[in-house]
Amino acid sequence: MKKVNRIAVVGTGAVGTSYCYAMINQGVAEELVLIDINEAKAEGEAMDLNHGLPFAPTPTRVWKGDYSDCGTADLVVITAGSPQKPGETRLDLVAKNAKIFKGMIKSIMDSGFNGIFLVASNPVDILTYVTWKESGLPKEHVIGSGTVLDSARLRNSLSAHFGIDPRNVHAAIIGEHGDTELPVWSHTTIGYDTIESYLQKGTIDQKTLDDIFVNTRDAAYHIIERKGATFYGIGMSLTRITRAILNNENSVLTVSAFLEGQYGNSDVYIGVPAVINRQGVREVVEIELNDKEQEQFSHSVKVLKETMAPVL
Ligand SMILES: NC(=O)C1=CN([C@@H]2O[C@H](COP(=O)(O)OP(=O)(O)OC[C@H]3O[C@@H](n4cnc5c(N)ncnc54)[C@H](O)[C@@H]3O)[C@@H](O)[C@H]2O)C=CC1
Ligand SMILES: CC(=O)C(=O)O
Repeated sequence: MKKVNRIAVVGTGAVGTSYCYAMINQGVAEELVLIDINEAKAEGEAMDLNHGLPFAPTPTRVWKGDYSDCGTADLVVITAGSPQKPGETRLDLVAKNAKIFKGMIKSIMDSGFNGIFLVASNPVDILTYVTWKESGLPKEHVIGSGTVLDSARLRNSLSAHFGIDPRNVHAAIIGEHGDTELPVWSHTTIGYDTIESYLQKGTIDQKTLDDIFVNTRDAAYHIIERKGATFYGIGMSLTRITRAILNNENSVLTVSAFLEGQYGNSDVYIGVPAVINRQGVREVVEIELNDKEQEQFSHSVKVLKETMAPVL
């Protein structure tokens, strides 16, 4: 009999439950185990999600579990930890969330887990590194959501400007999922035409592009000011990464992946294009950056390393 896909979701707050909701509605997994330090919350969320199953495209078994359920999981998705308060940066969360992670990863590994980790909690690049270090799993089996959400935000804004379906907008944000991230304009295409060509034709100007990037970079702050948290966008981004893994898609997504010399940097998890399949990160895709992009990328690495050093 075919083995069922089991996904354990650790952290059933706004992000974890938005992910579960998207997963059920897209019919991606056969089993979703919900785990949270607040057991009543995990149980209540499992009950509520179960009541939607008659309307889902495929069956999913959903229940409140504990760390022992991770032992046979294919994927453990971590969304536990503190979110930003208005005015806080993602990096401000590093000390408290790294501490939570160290205990949590140990409990997951004690279950015998030997699958793939997908991390979303912030600061995501640093917590992905902590997950890799603490778990002892191969680097390919530890993935952060990285700048998948930021790239989606950028594609959405460009789509609105050009009146082109976002699925035909190829644009990437790389670097830290945070204030030092950068757009890769040199590799952006909209309906097969390059940004450079649109700039020459006057369909867009540099100031508008700069504004689109700043709005993308700061989108989380704008949403947190208005509704206190972001969760639907990341829920769907995590679902997209999960599909790439479970369906062995070899999709290129800007996840947080471990660098070993790519982009001139090593020993860091950071948002870069990578091929994602059933093995996790098959390879980091090294696109040619222009001098400004390379400089901004290396600055982003430096900020991550400086922030990470005290918590490792
Ligand atoms: N990577 C990305 O693009 C995004 C990341 N996030 C991050 O996701 C994280 C979660 O955000 P929300 O869901 O809004 O927060 P939330 O406060 O709604 O949920 C967090 C959950 O984690 C649980 N938790 C805390 N400590 C735990 C532990 N030791 N073991 C198990 N569960 C524990 C809490 O009980 C709570 O249910 C935050 O760090 C936030 O910054 C949020 C949006 C986007
Ligand atoms: C909170 C966060 O990381 C985001 O929405 O991008």
